[in-house]
Amino acid sequence: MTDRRIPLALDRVRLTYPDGDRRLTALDDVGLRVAAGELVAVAGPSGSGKSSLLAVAATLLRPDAGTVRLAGQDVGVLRAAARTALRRRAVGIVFQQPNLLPSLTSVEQLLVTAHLRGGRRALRRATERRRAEELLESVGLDASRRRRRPHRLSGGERQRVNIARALFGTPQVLLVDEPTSALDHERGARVAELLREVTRTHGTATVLVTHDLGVLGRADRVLHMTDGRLAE
Ligand SMILES: Nc1ncnc2c1ncn2[C@@H]1O[C@H](COP(=O)(O)OP(=O)(O)OP(=O)(O)O)[C@@H](O)[C@H]1O
Repeated sequence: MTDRRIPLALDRVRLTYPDGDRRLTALDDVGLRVAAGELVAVAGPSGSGKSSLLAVAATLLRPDAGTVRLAGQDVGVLRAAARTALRRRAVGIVFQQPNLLPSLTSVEQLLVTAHLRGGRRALRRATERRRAEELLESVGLDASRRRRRPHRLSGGERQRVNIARALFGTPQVLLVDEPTSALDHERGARVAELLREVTRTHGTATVLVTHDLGVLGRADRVLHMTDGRLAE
């Protein structure tokens, strides 16, 4: 039975990569359930499998074994096109580096996503523009900064645009990779607080990979990844 309040559920997930004539196990029997409105942080040493976990949860990588349920759907039974559609509809991804397009203002960074998701019409719709403005305001970007291109924003502001962009498609699942690594302590703490806030207000099931103790302290649960195994 599908539990709609658990937008992300991984069960007995195993992922390997080719490694010469052997296979390297990146995820070893991983189980994870994240509820709507819950912020789960994943810590662990370099190479322990954290990015692999996010890639599998984002349906970017297919596990060798186990199941991934996203927004109530078993990802494993979907064809590639349906998987991509589900990812676009249900998942927001925040990478370490914001990867904003240099020629676009903050508002336009969000509208480009609408364009990709909803076709050309979405770009013209005044409602989309209004929603972009509101989201940027909600992540703490004032009106003048919403008109700026990324080179005129600080690192913390760029990360805020990145987060607003990930939220633009109203995802049920938010996957975040080291969001504060390029920021100083204070800016990092504010971005962590923001992620906690958006998880609550947007009701996303959020998984956040981080080494940052300040971020770990703001999570509802902290899990540790060691050699591909996930534990409390
Ligand atoms: N495309 C790949 N091909 C082969 N091996 C890979 C590939 N990607 C990752 N690995 C290996 O899988 C293991 C897990 O890697 P992963 O990137 O998930 O770890 P991580 O915890 O995110 O590391 P970091 O904190 O350094 O980003 C590592 O041993 C890594 O070398």
